[in-house]
Amino acid sequence: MNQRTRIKICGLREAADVDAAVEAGADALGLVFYAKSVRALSLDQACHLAERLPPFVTPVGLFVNAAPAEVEAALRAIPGLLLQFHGDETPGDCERWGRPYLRAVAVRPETDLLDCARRHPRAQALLLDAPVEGYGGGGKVFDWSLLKTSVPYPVVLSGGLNADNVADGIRCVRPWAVDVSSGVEISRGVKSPDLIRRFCAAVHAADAAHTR
Ligand SMILES: O=C(O)c1ccccc1NCC(=O)[C@H](O)[C@H](O)COP(=O)(O)O
Repeated sequence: MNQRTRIKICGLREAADVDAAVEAGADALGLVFYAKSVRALSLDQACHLAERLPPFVTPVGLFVNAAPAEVEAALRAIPGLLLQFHGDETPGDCERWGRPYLRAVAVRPETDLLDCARRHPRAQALLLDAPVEGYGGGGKVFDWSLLKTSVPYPVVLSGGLNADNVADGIRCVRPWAVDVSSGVEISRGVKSPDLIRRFCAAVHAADAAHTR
């Protein structure tokens, strides 16, 4: 089946970057609710960015060991928010909201993806990321050849992607979606509309080139 690769751009902070991502064909935009991140947003800032999204572009709220009240406030304030858990949350922490969510997994040689999938039966997807110092957004690629297990629902390929390597990632992993943050930044935490456009164009070109 020919299947286009969905695109998530993570860690947006500026309206111009949101608009560029939407125009370039992004399917989902990540809003970071983790105060220690250079990409962190207040709820107010996140609401203003989410209000710019047209139908069928999904706002994704990224949390790292957040207090339940913080998740609840974001769910109340941003209609259609998809949750992404990127910390040490248990399956119970992720599922208590009764809402679709993405579970980030740092892929190491010993990572058992099937076990992760079994522990998160209600996750929409596993978001496969590189192990980094801290929790994510580190711009590091993990060893894609570790992905020998197929999981019973979609995966999002993440970690160190950019316009130059995303086609290889799509060919090797055949993910449902790709996710990028550092690879569309001109300096840490500062997105570039031009790099966002280049990344999306590279995904579209990879899809056009591959029989999937
Ligand atoms: O973006 C952050 O600063 C961040 C902080 C803490 C946990 C996760 C974070 N980002 C998660 C993402 O979804 C990133 O897009 C993903 O880790 C890939 O990042 P990158 O390797 O920089 O493309």
